[in-house]
Amino acid sequence: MTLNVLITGSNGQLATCIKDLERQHPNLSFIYTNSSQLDLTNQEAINLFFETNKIDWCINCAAYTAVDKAETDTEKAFKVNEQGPKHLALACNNHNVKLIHVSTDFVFDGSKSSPYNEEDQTKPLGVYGTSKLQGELAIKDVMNAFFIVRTSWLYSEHGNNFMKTMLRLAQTNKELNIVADQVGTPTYAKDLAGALLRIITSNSNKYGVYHYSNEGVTSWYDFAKAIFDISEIEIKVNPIPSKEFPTPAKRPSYSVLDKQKIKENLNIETLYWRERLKTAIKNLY
Ligand SMILES: NC(=O)C1=CN([C@@H]2O[C@H](COP(=O)(O)OP(=O)(O)OC[C@H]3O[C@@H](n4cnc5c(N)ncnc54)[C@H](OP(=O)(O)O)[C@@H]3O)[C@@H](O)[C@H]2O)C=CC1
Ligand SMILES: Cc1cn([C@H]2C[C@H](O)[C@@H](COP(=O)(O)OP(=O)(O)O[C@H]3O[C@@H](C)C(=O)[C@@H](O)[C@H]3O)O2)c(=O)[nH]c1=O
Ligand SMILES: [Mg+2]
Repeated sequence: MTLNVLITGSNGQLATCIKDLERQHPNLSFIYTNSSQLDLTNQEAINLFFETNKIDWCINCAAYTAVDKAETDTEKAFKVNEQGPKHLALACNNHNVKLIHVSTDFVFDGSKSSPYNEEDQTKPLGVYGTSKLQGELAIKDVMNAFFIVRTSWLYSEHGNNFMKTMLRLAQTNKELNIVADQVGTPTYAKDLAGALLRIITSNSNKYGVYHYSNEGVTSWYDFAKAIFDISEIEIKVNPIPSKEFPTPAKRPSYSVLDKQKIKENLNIETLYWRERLKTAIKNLY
């Protein structure tokens, strides 16, 4: 049986990674919609879309992801990250569509020093994290058949991300200063894409909130060093404290996610971040 899967935000990084994996899933038929074809903030458009298309699953890859810009573009961030998932959840609920929604490690304040599990208290530090948390709550409010997958530090050969920023900055800078006191786990977006598709093909009804990232722990500084080491780029990278790199949004100092639940309930494996970075860099060139 073929399952119809709606992908929102199809021009973004994660959606493009899903496209890359399409061939591995002959039993899934994908409907890709970008922000002009299906605007999540437009409830009528969403309702109409669900009425006129036969959909079994929806993976919501659409979001407002500009963490610093969200601090001033607050209304837009909430429209996309809170109202958007709410509109989708209502339509999914009305049409018996299962929803996979992607959320973020930035729902946590970083005050822990051991990996965050799904039950840990949320306390976002900025507008982006707050709007993403509100999106989670809106989904939980209106439906049951959802998977909310929180992930962290996505990068890939597609879209905008830290890996590509570093490689770009290395072309015009002899030296870079990178924060060393924010610790988390980079995640190859293609691995997340694979995990999300596995949720669909496993046909599990163990709905709820899950944490997924690559394995291991690092800082943005060490991540940058690894990007340059693997790419064989010689550049001086200086570790700095966050206070020497002021940004509009405050970010958690620790946001490693505990992946036990997704491994046990959904049989999804997690791979070590540095190995996945090697693969991503190979795929980039
Ligand atoms: N990137 C990261 O490091 C992390 C991301 N996440 C989460 O993962 C998910 C995917 O992120 P990623 O692929 O990197 O993000 P991107 O920013 O690459 O993609 C998001 C897409 O959403 C689209 N979009 C924005 N507003 C709307 C709207 N109103 N209606 C429909 N589409 C819209 C954007 O389109 P347009 O450009 O046209 O506005 C863009 O193509 C998001 O939920 C994000 O919060 C979680 C942890 C880390
Ligand atoms: C470019 C640059 C950044 N930094 C710092 C700023 C910041 O603290 C850290 C990462 O920078 P970025 O702006 O690329 O990362 P940011 O966009 O904040 O990444 C976050 O995006 C959202 C969408 C998420 O959900 C999170 O999981 C996380 O991936 O590196 C430096 O220290 N030096 C630099 O030269
Ligand atoms: Mg960013």
